[in-house]
Amino acid sequence: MIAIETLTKSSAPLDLKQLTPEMTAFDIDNLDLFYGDKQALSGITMKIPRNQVTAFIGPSGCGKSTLLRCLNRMNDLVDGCNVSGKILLNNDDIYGKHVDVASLRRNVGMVFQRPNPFPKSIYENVVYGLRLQGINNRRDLDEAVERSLKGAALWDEVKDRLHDNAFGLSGGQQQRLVIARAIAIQPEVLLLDEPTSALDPISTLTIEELIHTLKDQFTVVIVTHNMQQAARVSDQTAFMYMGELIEYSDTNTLFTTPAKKKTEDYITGRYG
Ligand SMILES: Nc1ncnc2c1ncn2[C@@H]1O[C@H](COP(=O)(O)OP(=O)(O)OP(=O)(O)O)[C@@H](O)[C@H]1O
Repeated sequence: MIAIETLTKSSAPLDLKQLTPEMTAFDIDNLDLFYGDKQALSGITMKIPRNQVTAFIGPSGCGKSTLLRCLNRMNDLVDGCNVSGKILLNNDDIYGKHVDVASLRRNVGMVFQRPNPFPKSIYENVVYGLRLQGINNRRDLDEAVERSLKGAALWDEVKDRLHDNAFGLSGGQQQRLVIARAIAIQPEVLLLDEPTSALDPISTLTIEELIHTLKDQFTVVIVTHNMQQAARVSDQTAFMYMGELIEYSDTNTLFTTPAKKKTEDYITGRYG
């Protein structure tokens, strides 16, 4: 049996079946996804609340990353990938014909497993997305750099070396820089795909603490292999198995009194 330590959550658990549209970031309805003729997601229906941390857990290959990548249409880049069903963000179908995918991805930022800073200075990494939007005013950029690096809990460590190359940072610092780069353009949602799996335990803890603070401003969705991490950082947890959503509830309930046998077997380490 794995001992799961859950952090005291700052707010009472939400009733995920009764979320109002105002409380809902993503409303996913009967989502199926195929890679060629292989079905990777089946009938996923769930609501992801705004300004909360939602974790996707489950054994390798169960579809966690695939579901995450649907939320900003990263799967569009995969040949032969076919999606049906609906995903609404703020009540608007993100797979609708009118949607500008580039602006969707600006609004729904993504951080990957391995830190991927650009071969540029710390400063230029943070302002990269702003420059792409044509913002070049020095004062605006300076403000965005300070705000974003503070938001990513990195400012104090780098404020005296903003013009040094980002590759001189440690792995954990690089990952926080990538988070700063993502939040600089003020998205609404941050998708984190196993953001600490390449990091040491101390850097992992720093990022977990950071995730807690991020939800004040952003809706956070995280994929993690690590059940303890899901228990520590998330408000609600979705357990997936073979492309299906088996159970979805507030994190404390899922880890302490799961409703389904499959969930219980997984969280008690019987498979995975
Ligand atoms: N680009 C792709 N082309 C074809 N099949 C894919 C592709 N990406 C994922 N799959 C398949 O879809 C299924 C779900 O994969 P996915 O990466 O979403 O699972 P996961 O739960 O995130 O796994 P892991 O924890 O190992 O990262 C797997 O069977 C995988 O092999």
